[in-house]
Amino acid sequence: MAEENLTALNKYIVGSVPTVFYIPEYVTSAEEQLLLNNIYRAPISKWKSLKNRRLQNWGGVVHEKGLLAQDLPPWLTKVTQRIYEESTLFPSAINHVLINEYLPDQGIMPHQDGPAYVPVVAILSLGSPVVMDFVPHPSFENATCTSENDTEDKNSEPAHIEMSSDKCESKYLPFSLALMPRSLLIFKDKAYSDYLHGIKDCASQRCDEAVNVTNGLKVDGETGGDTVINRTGTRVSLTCRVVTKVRKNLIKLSG
Ligand SMILES: O=C(O)CCC(=O)C(=O)O
Ligand SMILES: [Fe+2]
Repeated sequence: MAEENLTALNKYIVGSVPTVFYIPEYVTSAEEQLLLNNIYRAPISKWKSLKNRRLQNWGGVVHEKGLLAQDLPPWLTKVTQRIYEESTLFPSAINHVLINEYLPDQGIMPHQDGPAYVPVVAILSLGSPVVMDFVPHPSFENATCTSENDTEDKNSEPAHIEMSSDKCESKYLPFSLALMPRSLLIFKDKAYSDYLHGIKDCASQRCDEAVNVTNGLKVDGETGGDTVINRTGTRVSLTCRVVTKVRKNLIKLSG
């Protein structure tokens, strides 16, 4: 069964860096709407505002010493359980979900996901499409090429290791992916450990060189031969991960 799943998943591999899976239309429009309804039904206090986006944290607080776990709500486990079972890439059920909301001119600076997580991430995209860029981790020696520098200020996301992407390693080439609504992106291996991923904070993003352009992708329009995604609406993403180190939420009662 697991073997069958892996074979099924292999057809969604995109690009040449191990290993990136892009599954178009992973959820239906109705499921997308249901998820968005639940996300926007959460109390305003559930949102944490960062400089360049808002986010909701589900599953508990990630600390260096582990996750102070809280159960995911059923509307989230419905999709995380499906991702867990169908991908067979996670060692245990997904127990942490970060929901990011981006306005058309918002993004996330190049970063690597923090060490608390198992090095596999599944990102479900809802709403407006966006381009995600992968650039080689700057810590590689023999850096010989230069990539576009994302000049966005650092934000205070504790579960991320963030760094500038001025230098990149020549044998690892940058690549990008067009993330269409309802698609599921999964990345692991080198794409997780040797690359930073980010989204530029501009409303118009080129995607003519995205590695998944032939993978069921439809984009808004073309300008002078360049395929461009015009971000006209809000994008909401669900970053689904596993934290293996889980701390018991001990409540000390006095008396
Ligand atoms: O919104 C996305 O697609 C990416 C989010 C992300 O990289 C993260 O939460 O670590
Ligand atoms: Fe990330």
